[in-house]
Amino acid sequence: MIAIPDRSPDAETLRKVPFYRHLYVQVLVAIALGVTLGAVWPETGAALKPLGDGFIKLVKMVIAPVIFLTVVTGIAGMRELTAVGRVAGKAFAYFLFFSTLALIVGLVVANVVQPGAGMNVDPATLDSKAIADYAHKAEETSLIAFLLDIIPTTIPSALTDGSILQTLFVAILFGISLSLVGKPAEPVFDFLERVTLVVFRLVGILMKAAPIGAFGAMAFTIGKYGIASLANLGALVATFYLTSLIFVLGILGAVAWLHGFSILKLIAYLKAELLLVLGTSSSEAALPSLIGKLERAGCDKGVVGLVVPTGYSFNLDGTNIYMTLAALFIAQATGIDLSWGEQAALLGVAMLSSKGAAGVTGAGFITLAATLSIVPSVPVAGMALILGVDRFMSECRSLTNFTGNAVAAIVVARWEGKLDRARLDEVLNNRRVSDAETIDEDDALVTVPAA
Ligand SMILES: O=C(O)C[C@H](O)C(=O)O
Repeated sequence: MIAIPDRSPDAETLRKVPFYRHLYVQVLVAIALGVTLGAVWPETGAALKPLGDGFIKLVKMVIAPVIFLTVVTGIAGMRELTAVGRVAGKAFAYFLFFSTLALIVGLVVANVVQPGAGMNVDPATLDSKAIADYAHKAEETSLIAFLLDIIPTTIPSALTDGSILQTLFVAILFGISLSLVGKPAEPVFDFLERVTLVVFRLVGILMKAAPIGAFGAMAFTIGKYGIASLANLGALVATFYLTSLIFVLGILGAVAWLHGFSILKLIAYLKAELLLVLGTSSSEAALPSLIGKLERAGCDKGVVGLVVPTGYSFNLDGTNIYMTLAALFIAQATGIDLSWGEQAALLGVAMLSSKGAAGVTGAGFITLAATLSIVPSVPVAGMALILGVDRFMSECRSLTNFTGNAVAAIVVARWEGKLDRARLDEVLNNRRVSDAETIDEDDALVTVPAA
């Protein structure tokens, strides 16, 4: 196994770095500029969409290699192969529990707060054409099609088509094969570890463009949808943000505390990524960076490689809270009184359909369309009501999804005995700081996993 140099700066070095060279400061300033520009010159703001899209494309370009290399080298580095099945089993148990809990939280909050009550909207007056496209896309995502889609046409196509689950599938098989071949395959393993160095260095370079992406995406959001659009559906948006905040700080916070780390410190450690997710409204925008940072925080490479990419399909806490909350909001706004049985049916369908969601902007909306097309009690046309604020809802979905997956990876690593506690403490308590992507060209390596 090659030794990967640990080049993270210590706290002393970092203190000498001017504040404006930290990535999170740059992204924060970019978001503020984007909001201002979108509010003052909406047309110019809306026209800046390509900046955000371009950055997302840059990140998507490296997602498949990052997942492939992390999973292959992670699995091949695990001493026993049964560990792969064990990690997967633990991850799925975690995903099932917390994503179901998120759906229940959305359902309970909607019943208590009743954000859509008293709106008296007649579903027949809604523009059902506006969501026909979403409903159509949703129809294409049946369970069987979703499962079959995990198998790629060819091994290389898994890496070139940009599908996270296909890449993961091929990487797991390749990692297991590499491990079974053993000694004769060691040069392949060493080679892949060296390629990992290069790819993470590339990620570091790409992240320098994050402020531009966040600026363009934010200017577009505010320019196109306007802050005013929030006012009409303020109760729904505010309920969703508050519920997600309570979920993250309360539920995930308790999980973190039980496992010996602080959710607030984790959030502080991942602040640059979270701001980027907020700006681009896509949790995938920070996926490669999350993988690198979790490894640097002492989580085993194999565990991170297995948990994070699968979590991006199966553990979307924000999307799940949104699904039940938004479905009940539509029912309340259109005057439909759902019985407990109908709510239970909604929950059951959402449990399945939410598993096909993704970390790209708008994915949660399509997943909701899929759910409502199956559940007869809530009209799909009612989604036209919330289409205008979806971008703002998407931001909250992605932030919650991202945090949920970061917590899941640390917890599963701990369950598996593959968490370096001392390192996690060091990193979260700022004694070793790896949030220094912008210090200089060389320090782009900070996202490289520790040896
Ligand atoms: O990015 C995500 O995790 C979710 C996405 O933004 C969405 O709109 O559902």
